[in-house]
Amino acid sequence: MASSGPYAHELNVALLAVQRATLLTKSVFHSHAKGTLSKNDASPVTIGDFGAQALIIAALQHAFPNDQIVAEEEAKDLRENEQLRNTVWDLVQAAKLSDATSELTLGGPLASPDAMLDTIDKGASQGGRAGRIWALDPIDGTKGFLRGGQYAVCLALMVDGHVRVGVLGLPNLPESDAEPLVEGIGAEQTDADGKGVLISAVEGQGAQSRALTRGPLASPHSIQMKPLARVSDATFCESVEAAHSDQSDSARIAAALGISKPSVRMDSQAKYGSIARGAGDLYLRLPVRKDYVEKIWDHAAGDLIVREAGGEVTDVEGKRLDFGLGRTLKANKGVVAAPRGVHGEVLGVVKKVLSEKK
Ligand SMILES: Nc1ncnc2c1ncn2[C@@H]1O[C@H](COP(=O)(O)OS(=O)(=O)O)[C@@H](OP(=O)(O)O)[C@H]1O
Ligand SMILES: [Mg+2]
Ligand SMILES: [Mg+2]
Ligand SMILES: [Mg+2]
Repeated sequence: MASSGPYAHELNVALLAVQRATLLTKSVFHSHAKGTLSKNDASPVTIGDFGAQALIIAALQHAFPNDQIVAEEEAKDLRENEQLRNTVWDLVQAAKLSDATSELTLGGPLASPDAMLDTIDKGASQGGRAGRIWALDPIDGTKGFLRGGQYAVCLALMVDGHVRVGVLGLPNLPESDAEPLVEGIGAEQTDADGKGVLISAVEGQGAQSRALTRGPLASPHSIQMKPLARVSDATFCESVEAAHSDQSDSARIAAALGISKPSVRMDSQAKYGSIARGAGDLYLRLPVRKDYVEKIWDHAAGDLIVREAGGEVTDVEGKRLDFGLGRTLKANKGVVAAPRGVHGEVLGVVKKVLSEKK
């Protein structure tokens, strides 16, 4: 159900578009052939990433034809590989929501394989601080997706450099907020149809979660971060991939905060979604390489969702993430996300531990 108020239409379109694309990714997740390619930076991309990007951009272009889009993938590999292109085209054609009203909102099916390629390449905006720009990560945590772990379909609307709407499709998270945080997929194992959640936020309106469905959107409930009396009681999450976040620094920071529970390693923006609904408390992303610059699509939706659920999100120096500088977060290093009441204390320890390394 669409609510009223600022950005109600944007939220409704974003939720439906992410839901439809998440269903496409689920069909790939449960098949053996994921059509994996290696990109220039040696990171993987799959037919699921291409298909989800095509579907979401098509919906955005139908509903908001004047908006810009910053998306992770490009169609080059599909233009050069007919078989791969046909596989993605089959997936895109098969991904439909069950009700006609939702499909109408998203503009219905794509016209042709060529239109699909052009649509994927509409995500090449350079971003910036002016106007309405969507940030799209069609599959975040592609390595998790391939490993059978967590992944997320991530979409956010920025207006004049600030994130106003954020949606995460999280097909492998349990529907219940109360489910304990676990590495990989929990006991409530995903299936080809049900399970999974859509977590969303609109600036100034709080954060919500709802079950992922095939039809009209399920009704939402609001989510909040867990009240945390003492930081030493916290559960923190971090990347599975040690190349993405320094796991020995995070262990030192946890020890300095008096945290004895081991970290929960989880792929993708499922980390932001989990702490926003009180399954886990802190998310630390600690730079491994000095030259790596974070991408806006890896953080835009999660940043807003955590802040709207009662958290604070900064980089490791205490600066807010700046989404208005282009396709990357070039002014920021790493991420520290925590409940508002303890963020200052956590940040102080992060700064101290990282400065002792120098
Ligand atoms: N070196 C380095 N440092 C930091 N981050 C990097 C690095 N390399 C890649 N990436 C980005 O990490 C995204 C995956 O997110 P996570 O690290 O949270 O999950 S995971 O542990 O990798 O599964 C991943 O997003 P996807 O490509 O969408 O999967 C990358 O954009
Ligand atoms: Mg990638
Ligand atoms: Mg990503
Ligand atoms: Mg991705």
